[in-house]
Amino acid sequence: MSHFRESLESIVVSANQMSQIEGRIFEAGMPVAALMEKAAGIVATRIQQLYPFQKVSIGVLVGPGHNGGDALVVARELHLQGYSISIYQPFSKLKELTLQHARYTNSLGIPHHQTIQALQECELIIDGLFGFGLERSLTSDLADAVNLLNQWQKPVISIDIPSGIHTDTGAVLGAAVKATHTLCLGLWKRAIFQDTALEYIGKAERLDFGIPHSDVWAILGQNPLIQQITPTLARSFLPLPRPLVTHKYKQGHLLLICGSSRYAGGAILAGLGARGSGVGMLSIAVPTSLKPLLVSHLPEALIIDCPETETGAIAQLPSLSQYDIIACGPGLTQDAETIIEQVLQSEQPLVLDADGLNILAKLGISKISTRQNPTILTPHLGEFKRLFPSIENLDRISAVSEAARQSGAIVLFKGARTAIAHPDGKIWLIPQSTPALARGGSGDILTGLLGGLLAQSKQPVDKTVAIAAWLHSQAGIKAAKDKTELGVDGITLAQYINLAVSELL
Ligand SMILES: NC(=O)C1=CN([C@@H]2O[C@H](COP(=O)(O)OP(=O)(O)OC[C@H]3O[C@@H](n4cnc5c(N)ncnc54)[C@H](O)[C@@H]3O)[C@@H](O)[C@H]2O)[C@H](O)CC1
Ligand SMILES: [K+]
Repeated sequence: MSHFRESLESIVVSANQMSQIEGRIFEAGMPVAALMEKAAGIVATRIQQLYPFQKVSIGVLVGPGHNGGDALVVARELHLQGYSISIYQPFSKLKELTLQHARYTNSLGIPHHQTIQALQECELIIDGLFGFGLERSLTSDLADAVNLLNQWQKPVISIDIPSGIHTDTGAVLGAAVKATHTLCLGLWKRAIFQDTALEYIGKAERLDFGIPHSDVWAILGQNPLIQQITPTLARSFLPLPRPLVTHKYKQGHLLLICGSSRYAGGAILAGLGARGSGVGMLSIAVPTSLKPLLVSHLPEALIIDCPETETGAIAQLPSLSQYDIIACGPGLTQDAETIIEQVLQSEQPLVLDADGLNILAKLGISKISTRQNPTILTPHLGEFKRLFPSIENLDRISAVSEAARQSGAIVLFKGARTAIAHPDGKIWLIPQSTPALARGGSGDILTGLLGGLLAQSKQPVDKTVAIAAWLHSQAGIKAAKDKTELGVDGITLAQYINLAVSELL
């Protein structure tokens, strides 16, 4: 049972999939009104937990569809519990079930208003204008009302999704309600994981209202394409516990290729990220002049001094055959082109980041298509655009999926909500992060951490990439909690990786 509960928690659906799942439930005989009553009843209960004082006056926004119907059920229940309710209902044409609920809330004496101004004195707003049925931009009148509401800066609880946000792309269609809480019904929707929607969603919670698992699997298949990383999944993807009898080379040997005389710090930070992964053996190839610095920061690592160019970049690499994984890029500068050509020939799984990606963009992404082992690319938005200039006008989840399909690489697209795509279509989403990580050096930590986990892992590569991104975010969140959002420099972040692991176990 708990396995099932967990498995629904990781599921992320599109509007179309949600409506197909719902369609199966209705077809099997569940009355639409009964399902609405159930879902909205759970919303009403949750709102009472969040705002237990019946003195609160509540404004309820009611749209034309079943999201509006949910809102009316919530309005009715809270009214019956003694809360003071005012309804904003800008549409005169409502879906039949919603209309019936509106007739009843009217008969109870709850005021229904056609202007948002009537809700100005309310202390809490419940938003049921649109759910997953939003299909076009808000008309200008409604957009004006929503913008005015946002200016009031009141606490707002959105039912299912903030109205005005596209359920799949997370785009704002004209205007959108800025919620402090979003109570997502039944299954997580894609928009919850889209950067564009984040400032509208507030704190997101999923309310389970008893969707039969068989209906979910019938629509999504047993191995759903899009999943978020939950703590349970994270735990199962970690290279733990270690076997009782083992030795350092059995716990993976990572080669980091990084640094230049211009960017020495990138090599140190990538090394610290790898340290946080617990990798058995760490070798770091750097330009020869950097060796003493690296030895002093990372005494446990084997530092390989490479000949350097006149500009202080790595000019030539040693043989690559003895390593389990190669991670390459932080601090290289664009002068390290010849070594990127060389690592692309390597037989091992390869992580490319930072200047590794910029050089690959110059060489052409097709260079990786002949590689026999997985290539993992870890771009932020700027690097992504350079690597995949033809991918335009797509939301981030669709964009990363397309990038993986085009390139044949596993692509980790960094952002406020990092998304990881496998060329076979699988997508992993990282549900939380912190703006504290928007800081030079945090990407270098991720590269080292990722390389170190890959070197040890027996899991499929995409799962290890996902757990690395998840641990990186969690470490950032924990560090920011202790040190504030201004206190998460790379060295601090690396020290929190282990805390993120230990809290998981
Ligand atoms: N998930 C479930 O199993 C349940 C979901 N419930 C709730 O139902 C909504 C989805 O309801 P639906 O009626 O399909 O869609 P909406 O309420 O989002 O509204 C669609 C409605 O609005 C019209 N419309 C669309 N865009 C616009 C626009 N820009 N301007 C004006 N009108 C627009 C469209 O034509 C439709 O008439 C889901 O989110 C849940 O809240 C159930 O109550 C319980 C089970
Ligand atoms: K809504």
